[in-house]
Amino acid sequence: MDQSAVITAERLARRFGGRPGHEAVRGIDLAVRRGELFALLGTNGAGKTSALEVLAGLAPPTSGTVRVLGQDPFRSRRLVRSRIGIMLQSRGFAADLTVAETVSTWAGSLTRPRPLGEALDLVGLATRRNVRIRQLSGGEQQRLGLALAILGRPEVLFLDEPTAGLDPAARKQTWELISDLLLSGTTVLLTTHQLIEASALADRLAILRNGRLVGLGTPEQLAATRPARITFRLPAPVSLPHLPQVVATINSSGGVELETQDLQATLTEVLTWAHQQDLHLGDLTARPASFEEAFLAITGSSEEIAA
Ligand SMILES: Nc1ncnc2c1ncn2[C@@H]1O[C@H](COP(=O)(O)OP(=O)(O)OP(=O)(O)O)[C@@H](O)[C@H]1O
Repeated sequence: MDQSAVITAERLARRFGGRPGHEAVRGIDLAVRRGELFALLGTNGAGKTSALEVLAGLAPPTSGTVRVLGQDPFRSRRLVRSRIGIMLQSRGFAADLTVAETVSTWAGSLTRPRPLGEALDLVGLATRRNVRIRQLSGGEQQRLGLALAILGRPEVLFLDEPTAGLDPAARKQTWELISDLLLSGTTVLLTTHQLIEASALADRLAILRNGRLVGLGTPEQLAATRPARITFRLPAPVSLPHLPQVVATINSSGGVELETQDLQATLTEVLTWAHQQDLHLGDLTARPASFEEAFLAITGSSEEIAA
């Protein structure tokens, strides 16, 4: 186990409904470092929420080991509770309380809560403090959930789909808040199925599919698992040079697409060849694979990797 990690999971599994039941999380290993934003990414039903609930200590694993700040977060909940913040998708607020009453009630259970006004300001709910929960929009309830999660100034924050259902302005505000929390040293583990959110915010990501970890790394590392592409149009029906390790496709109108793991080397070879042949390559483009391409390839493939 990585001793420097703030959150660790070893062979974490979670089954619903006894045996055989449904195995929502099937043995994942991960280690989240202090101060990083680690995202669990995956399509609907991949097991993100099921894993987050166990990592946050809200449910025990069926098998495997979880540690948060060195403790078992389920069995030793008392020891970690004051140091973590949790925001879930299902909120369960009391409909008749106001926003301020809800925050104050929660603050009463914390040792060092933020002032009410500060917490509401941070999530953009300052003008809604006297509104009853049942009159809040879904996005506002979402933000109230975030206010409660950060109320106790947690060292470790667990966020389940923190921007789901938010309008673009509220989403941007949430991203900025999360970035500020990271700057102040908070460790954040969040789930999302939004690729842009994951690649923009996360230091590292774990991609889940059918309860298994199928990708782990920085957005750049994951993108680099897919080939880069060079495209151009041939001005005349000439043969391409021999390009080792490159997959070349040529269509009937002279359009060429090259897939390569070494963009610089292949591009150099192509340009040198074109120069020697005195060819002008039309519409030349060269680009590395995007994170989105990698995600689609990883979640669509049957290969699974170890952490
Ligand atoms: N309480 C439960 N009882 C039985 N099955 C469950 C329960 N909760 C989740 N599941 C199943 O476990 C699987 C993983 O669900 P989970 O909510 O963890 O996925 P997710 O990746 O968070 O999906 P989403 O993006 O849709 O929220 C799904 O097949 C789901 O139907």
